[in-house]
Amino acid sequence: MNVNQLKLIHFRNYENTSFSFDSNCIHYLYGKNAQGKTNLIEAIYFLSHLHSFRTNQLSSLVMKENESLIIEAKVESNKQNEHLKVVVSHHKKHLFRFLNPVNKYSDFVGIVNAILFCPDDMMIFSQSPKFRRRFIDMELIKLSKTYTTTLSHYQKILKERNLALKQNEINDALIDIYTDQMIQDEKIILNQRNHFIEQLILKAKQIYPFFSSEKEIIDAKYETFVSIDDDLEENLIHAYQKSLAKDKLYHQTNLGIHKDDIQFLLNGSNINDVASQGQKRSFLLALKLGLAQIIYEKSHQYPILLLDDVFSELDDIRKKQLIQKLPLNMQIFITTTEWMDPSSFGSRPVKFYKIEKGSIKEVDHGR
Ligand SMILES: Nc1ncnc2c1ncn2[C@@H]1O[C@H](COP(=O)(O)OP(=O)(O)OP(=O)(O)O)[C@@H](O)[C@H]1O
Repeated sequence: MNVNQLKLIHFRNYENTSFSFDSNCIHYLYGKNAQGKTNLIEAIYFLSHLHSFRTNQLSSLVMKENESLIIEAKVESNKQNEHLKVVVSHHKKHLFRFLNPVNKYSDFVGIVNAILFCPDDMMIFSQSPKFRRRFIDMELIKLSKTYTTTLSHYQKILKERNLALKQNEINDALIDIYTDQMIQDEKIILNQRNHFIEQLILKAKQIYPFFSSEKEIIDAKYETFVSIDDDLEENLIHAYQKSLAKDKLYHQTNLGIHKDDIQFLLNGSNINDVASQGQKRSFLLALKLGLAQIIYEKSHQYPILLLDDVFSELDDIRKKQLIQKLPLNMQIFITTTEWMDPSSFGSRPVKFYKIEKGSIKEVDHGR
């Protein structure tokens, strides 16, 4: 998958700028602080996810003193050309594919599949379980339509069950119906989430040694309230029967996949308790590259990889190891404040761009 052309109008500090990018090439975006490097990859991320990784405020993305923004892109996906356009105006997103309006977000999300690594991502290890669940959901939503519909159905039923539990006179028959529907959804969601984490950590385990000189063992476990085995349905029924009295007492659903978590382990201990910043960064990079591999196996094409400020805190050896580990047929954007010697990229296709005050200029390898 490749973004071959990108046009930004009134996006952050880009007034009206067009970019051309090469397929399966590393784009090395360098420049001083606060020039627009992250803004550029934020625009590509927005095309993929329809939200930013830095803000929930759509208005922050619109260039100051303007009312709307446009992100327009020509994309190549599985050898097909796509023309995508997002207009943000008055806090609303308007989507277009080949200039025809797209009404459902789910018909747009995932046409561009981009994976991001940014320093704030490391908070995934220390933040509340909600953020780790969001990480799985975001990826599975792009990978599986069944997952998307099942998850939103589950969320709707959970709300209704909680509402029913809040009534003065609780209708037991209604609670039973909701519980049964939740169990059917949870069977699908739990199997998909658990399988995803198992696959992801398997890939990450193969990649992690490239970033680590020590013999460390990484692992990840999906944590839920039942065991995920051949008797999953029975296990769920039993768990909800046991918790019914408590649910009625507290007027809410105390069990469910809305409370699950992922545990990340380094040498058998929770990563937060033992890992250095460098180890966390390496773990996360291994997860992100593992994710790219899973997407490749499922969709037969690599996603676009956005590496924001990935090189800080990595020594020269690790930087080179990272470059070697990047899949060859993948379009990659790297932002950094440092110039890097072109020889570090070996024979890989790489283009260098200098970003300055919202403008982008291709520079030759000799600067
Ligand atoms: N809505 C906006 N309108 C105009 N300018 C904006 C807007 N939002 C951010 N900016 C400007 O964008 C610049 C920051 O760009 P960006 O976050 O891409 O920096 P960067 O080049 O990645 O820097 P660093 O290396 O420090 O991460 C700042 O100058 C900021 O004032």
